[in-house]
Amino acid sequence: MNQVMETPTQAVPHSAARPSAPAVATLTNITKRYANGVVALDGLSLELRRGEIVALLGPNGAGKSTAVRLMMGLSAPTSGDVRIFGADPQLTSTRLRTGVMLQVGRAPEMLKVREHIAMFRSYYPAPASAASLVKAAGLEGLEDRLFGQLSGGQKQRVLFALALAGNPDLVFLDEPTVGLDIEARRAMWAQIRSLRDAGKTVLLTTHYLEEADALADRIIVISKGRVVREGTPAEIKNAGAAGAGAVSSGVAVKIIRCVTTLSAEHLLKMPGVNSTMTDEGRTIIISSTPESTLREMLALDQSLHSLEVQSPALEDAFLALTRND
Ligand SMILES: Nc1ncnc2c1ncn2[C@@H]1O[C@H](COP(=O)(O)OP(=O)(O)OP(=O)(O)O)[C@@H](O)[C@H]1O
Repeated sequence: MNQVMETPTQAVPHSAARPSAPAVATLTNITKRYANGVVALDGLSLELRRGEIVALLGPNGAGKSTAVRLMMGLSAPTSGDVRIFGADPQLTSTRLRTGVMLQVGRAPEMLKVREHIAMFRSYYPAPASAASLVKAAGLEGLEDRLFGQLSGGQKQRVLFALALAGNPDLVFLDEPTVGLDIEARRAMWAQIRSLRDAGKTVLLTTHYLEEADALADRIIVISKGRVVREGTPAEIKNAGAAGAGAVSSGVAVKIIRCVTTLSAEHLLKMPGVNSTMTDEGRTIIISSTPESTLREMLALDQSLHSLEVQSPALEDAFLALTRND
């Protein structure tokens, strides 16, 4: 992604997509210890800004849902401070400005889609129009169907409409596209982008890394209740490929795979080469200057073959960043 080239080099891992936009949600040094003694959040700090889509990523049990519940005002931290629109998240006035779509979301089966939408709209002082909600969630033609008679994907879309019923400034979407077919997923992505473009803030939790890569302006990776990395998708991929912290944000790296007679010692002396390893007879080289690295390798090794050059994948970065943490 060309964002990589445009972002100034920074030594600190916590780079921001839109640093100038006002903060919408701020978690400062949060600890959350449950009654059973589990410490779900352990000194977590993060900020969501106006007009951005942020993906919160982390392995199972990392503390994502706990962080979202605190921001929604559904539970209180053991220590630390949570501010939403500069106020207490448990205040009704704060909650009226937020929308939420939970993975385990349920709605009464015996109400029609239009009745659900009408009920949710009635909770808010300045709701979105019913027609705009139907359109945003792709529910045209399903308004008179009972919720209980919808398919899994159609139910997901109703829950998406309900999350937007209050025309919220901050929307929490927990695994929003689980169970959706490709077309419905793309349509929901387009709607999520248009929320951002209208100045709303979207916090997305997802296990589909492709979704975070496609949608998020910023990714926050958490593990064991702490932020381990934060940046644009391109920055996260670079960081993971080079080993967390080895390459500063803003430097684009590529992964070169080939069969070569050049030794690791030799390769590591070439400018731009960050690391090398071997895998099933092939050499893998991470380089921040891939063109010059390749030119040099091809000049030195006429027998070099099976060459592939790839951008780092978010999946690899995610595993590298959360593996040993
Ligand atoms: N109500 C609770 N009481 C006790 N422990 C809890 C409670 N809710 C979560 N936990 C524990 O807190 C830790 C963080 O859980 P959390 O649900 O926030 O993680 P998560 O990142 O959302 O995970 P997943 O990706 O599996 O949904 C886990 O160890 C979990 O077992």
